[in-house]
Amino acid sequence: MHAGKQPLMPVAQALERLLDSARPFRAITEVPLAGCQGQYLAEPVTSRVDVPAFDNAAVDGVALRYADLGEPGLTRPMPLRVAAGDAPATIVSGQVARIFTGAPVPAGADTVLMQEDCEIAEHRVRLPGRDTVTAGQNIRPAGQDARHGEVVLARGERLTPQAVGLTASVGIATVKVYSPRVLILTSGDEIQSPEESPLPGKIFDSNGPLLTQLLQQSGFVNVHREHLPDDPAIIRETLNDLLTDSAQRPDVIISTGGVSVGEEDHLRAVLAEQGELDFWRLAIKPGKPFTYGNLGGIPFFGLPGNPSAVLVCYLMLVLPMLRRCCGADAVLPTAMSLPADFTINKPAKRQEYLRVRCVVDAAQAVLQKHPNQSSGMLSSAVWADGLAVVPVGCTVAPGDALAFFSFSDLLSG
Ligand SMILES: Nc1nc2c(c(=O)[nH]1)N[C@H]1C(S)=C(S)[C@@H](COP(=O)(O)OP(=O)(O)OC[C@H]3O[C@@H](n4cnc5c(N)ncnc54)[C@H](O)[C@@H]3O)O[C@H]1N2
Ligand code: MOO
Repeated sequence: MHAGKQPLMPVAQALERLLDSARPFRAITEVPLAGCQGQYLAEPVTSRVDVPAFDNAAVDGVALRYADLGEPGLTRPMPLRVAAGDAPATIVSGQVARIFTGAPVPAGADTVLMQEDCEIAEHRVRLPGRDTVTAGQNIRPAGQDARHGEVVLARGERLTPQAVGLTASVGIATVKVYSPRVLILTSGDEIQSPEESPLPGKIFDSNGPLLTQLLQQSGFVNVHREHLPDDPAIIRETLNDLLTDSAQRPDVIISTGGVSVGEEDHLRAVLAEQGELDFWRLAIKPGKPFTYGNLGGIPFFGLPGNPSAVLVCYLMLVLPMLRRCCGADAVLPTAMSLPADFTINKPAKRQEYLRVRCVVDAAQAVLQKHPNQSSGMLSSAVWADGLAVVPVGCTVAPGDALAFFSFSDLLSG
């Protein structure tokens, strides 16, 4: 059988096989909180303290014992003033303490009143009636956010800004994160750098910068790039050098181009000869020649050369696998189900990922499709907010519900 006639593997099956083969990355680095954002925790974060460390006031006002309240207008002495940062103090029955937001509630007090509900004089306060107050109100109890010794973030959690804030709040200043060395291999004699003047027959490398940004925005910052010409001998030699030099040896390789069926698709041929191909050719559009295997034990993703195929394959297949290797359970966001505002009459032969925009029309969000879905172009991917999925064999009529993944959801994972 001609290679091109092999049946295409469904996307769901490819993803399942990728995830099954995922092994935790061995590369782990300890980084300060300032340098960890968006990365994946290789070790859980355990709280060093109770947060808050003590019962404290949620408002500016007065602290007292609930039982000391009575009829409206009762006046009590206020001998104590506690502000945030003051050491814990004590009041006795019948006394009231002036208190400010964040200050420790004095021992002996069990309730805090807002100053707007009291009449505060220098050392005395006129109180509202007990029936308008709830015992314990306006107190943030010790340990409500985290307990000393509690795991507040598990291995595999992504260090979102909120997670970084929580980590700092429990007294942790450095975290261990997965830091796989990712090697991007662009390929092809037609590729030149955007820094150079345009040469006849050449195109500028967009996949290298695209993949670098995709990786960095999804938490993989240890990214390196090499370019391979269309010369099997040089490809062999470069790959051999990269794999044998321990300082350069990557933990993951992502290539672009050279994996289709053409005589000039040398990368796939070298990979087939030197590595182990797990699968090749998926029922995905764009991205059919997506290849996965390992080279010298290193996971190897062979993406097609077309830039929008790179985008789709990275978001839907590579990134979920990288996340699983970082211990993440949820590797893809939940898709939204939104109605299409367009028609596709021809049943999809491959599961299609359309570049779409989500617009609100008569108070209803609908999906609009970019008119040009060529996998060779990126302007439609910039125009789009995300990807709508058309399963194999399906057509689309206006109003049909489609699964929609926004780019921001896909990247924030
Ligand atoms: N006879 C067939 N031809 C093709 C088939 C097929 O099934 N039978 N599949 C098509 C599909 S679908 C795709 S996708 C492409 C993918 O081919 P390759 O992965 O081998 O990629 P190349 O041919 O090397 O490149 C495709 C395209 O992308 C451009 N490119 C490559 N690298 C970059 C880069 N770094 N930055 C920007 N653009 C890049 C390259 O110049 C080509 O135009 O194969 C179809 N053919
Ligand atoms: O699958 Mo290819 O990526 O359509 O152009």
